[in-house]
Amino acid sequence: MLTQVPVPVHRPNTNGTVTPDVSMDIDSKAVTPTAGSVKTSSRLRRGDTRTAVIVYGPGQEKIVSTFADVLGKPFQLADGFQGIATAEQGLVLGISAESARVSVAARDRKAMIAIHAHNVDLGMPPDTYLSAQCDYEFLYTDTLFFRRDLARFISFTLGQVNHHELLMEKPRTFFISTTFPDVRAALPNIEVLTVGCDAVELRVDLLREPLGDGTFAQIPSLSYVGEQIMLLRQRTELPIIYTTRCTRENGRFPVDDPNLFYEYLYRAVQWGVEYIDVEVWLPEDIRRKLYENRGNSHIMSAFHDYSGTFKWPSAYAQSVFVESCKYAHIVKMIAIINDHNENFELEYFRSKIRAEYPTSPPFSAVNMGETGQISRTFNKVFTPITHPLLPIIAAPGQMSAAEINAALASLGQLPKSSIYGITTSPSRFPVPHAPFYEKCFNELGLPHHFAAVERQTKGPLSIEAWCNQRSFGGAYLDPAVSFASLMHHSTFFSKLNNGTGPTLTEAAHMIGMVDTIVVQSGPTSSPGSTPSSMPSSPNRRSESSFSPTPNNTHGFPASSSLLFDNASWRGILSTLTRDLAPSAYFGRTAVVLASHADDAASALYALKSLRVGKVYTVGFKTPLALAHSFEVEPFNSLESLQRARAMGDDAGPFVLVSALGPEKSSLVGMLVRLFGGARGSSSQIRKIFLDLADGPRKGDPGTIAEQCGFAAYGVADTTAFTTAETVRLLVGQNVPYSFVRLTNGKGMF
Ligand SMILES: O=C1C[C@@](O)(C(=O)O)C[C@@H](O)[C@@H]1O
Repeated sequence: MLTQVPVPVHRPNTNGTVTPDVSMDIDSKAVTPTAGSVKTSSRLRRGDTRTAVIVYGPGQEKIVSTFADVLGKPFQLADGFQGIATAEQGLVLGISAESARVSVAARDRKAMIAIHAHNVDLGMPPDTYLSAQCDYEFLYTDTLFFRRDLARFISFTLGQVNHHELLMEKPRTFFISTTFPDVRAALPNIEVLTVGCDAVELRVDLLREPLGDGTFAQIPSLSYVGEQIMLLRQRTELPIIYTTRCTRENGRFPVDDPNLFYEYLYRAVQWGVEYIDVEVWLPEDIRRKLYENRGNSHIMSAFHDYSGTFKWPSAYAQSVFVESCKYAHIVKMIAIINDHNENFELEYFRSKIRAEYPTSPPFSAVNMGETGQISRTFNKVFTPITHPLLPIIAAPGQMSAAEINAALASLGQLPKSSIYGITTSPSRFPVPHAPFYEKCFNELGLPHHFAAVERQTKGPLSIEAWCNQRSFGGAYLDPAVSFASLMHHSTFFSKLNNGTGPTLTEAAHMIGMVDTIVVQSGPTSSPGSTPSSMPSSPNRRSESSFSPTPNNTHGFPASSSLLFDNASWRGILSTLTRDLAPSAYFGRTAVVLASHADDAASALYALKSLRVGKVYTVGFKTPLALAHSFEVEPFNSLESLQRARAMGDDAGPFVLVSALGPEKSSLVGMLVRLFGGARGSSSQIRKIFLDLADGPRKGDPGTIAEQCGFAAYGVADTTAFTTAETVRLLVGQNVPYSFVRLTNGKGMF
């Protein structure tokens, strides 16, 4: 009998080479969370530190400079792979495809990582020898979206970001199985299609490549698939699941050709696809080889049984599970059942394997067909979903996110909650938030209510009155409120958690400002875990209907607790890393401007998570909790400014963040000019400017920054990312950044 699950050992990481995996996340290094606080983590890593060598096509040298820009490094063109050593680590190197062909096979794989960049507009397929020889392949077109796609590709393939860890901490995750024959059909609606999704599955086997004579290829060519992946990735920030479902399991890939699976699946690793679906029937050597050469992709083992004879309470089911665990980060098992009771058998199986194999990979299992639908509401890990806008469902019985949530609500698993936007004055919002939240709840089939309410700015804050209700489901605070003011004279907050008070995330603790109040059911999470963001649970049943005014007669249940968090720093972090790899900031210098430490703290925490080395401050005193995160130097004289300005690119300011109000825009513009025109700077490295000012102003520092060679971002970007994060914290659902931008009427990007 098989009982011992071999837990995946983390074997060589990036296409055969073990590289140092230094964590960039100094949250984990420096601070001991206070009692009652939970750790926050950006999950950023320094990743692969080998020299990035970009192989470019004829006339395509420019792509090398774009790679360099994204990595925040200078670049050079080289004649070939020979002679490249680790000394070049500070550079991005470019080699023409023609020269690369001669030397790529003999390169020193420990010293460099070879990326084949191919402009799809020049024709497909790319040079097949280079595709096969290089570690990774980046397919691009000259579009608006390409830079963002490149940042995502390089951050992922170099191992600097890790979606998987964050996703597996969510109480529930969904992925949409797209069934389009051509992904282009999905793109106009991609924002709406992916609301509530944590990943998008591309059913490669369902793609239909036209052959020009009115017929379609039996299976799509790699070049067609590569282009489809590129198109999808340019338009969604969600991780992609790459699936080649076989003919025996309701797919179109030939079950009699396992090597074909290897060829297609390994190419997906080279394209930097986040999740690779590997069917468990494939010969073990193929599954092992894929697992060993997975780069930074995660393997999702897949098993489908369409026979109608599969039984969850069987030795066979257990042996499939055990076999699946061997080479997987997620195990997926899906079967056709005949009787409703088999859903409960699946739940028993789920709890049994959790108890017997506690260290096994996360388990995703559902039953197919109408009889199996309830199991799709029980499953919590990567539940496959559909959407009414898809041409066909990917499997019998598939449901949409809205249908699953509605079913959970009717089963009492998702009680109706009141969610508040607590502001100081409605005019702060250029765009009203209530319609946005209502739209989200509607799209997601959530039963919650949202209300924007005003709090007092003087005297007692009265925030606790909104929280102390039975139906309270969480709130965001705009502007954020300091933890000290929230607790001041608040008997309600101090009495929570048997008198220990609300739980603070590490971010909220260090920033000192709270902008999100999350309801947690049951006992408080222990430090070390991230906050559970499931807003509701069976023990938080709410009979009370939505109340636009605080209703203290049915107070906040003693069995629940509150978590104080800060979402703004993540909004800032996501903005800073939208077009840049996180490592671009590593050890660099920043300038932060604010009139008060409270306004600067979220930005400082984001810079800390990016491991910025030094921060020059203007207009505020660095909060004590953050002062040890980097070297701090206040600009307190003209001389100190001049000194910083005179530094070369490595030590001089790389990123400027202004949290000053719009009335100070001329001062901000002046500083931007000063550092944009820094003496001794090589024009190769593009600096970053982020303006957090909101509202009308005279002169736009962002425009000045762009004229001075910065890449400039504004508060609209940060707000959209922060809103997406807030929704995730409050209702546990993922809403894409592009959906937030679209719904707020600002155009998509
Ligand atoms: O593995 C799965 C699950 C699925 O078969 C379902 O039952 O929903 C749908 C497929 O697209 C996906 O690859």
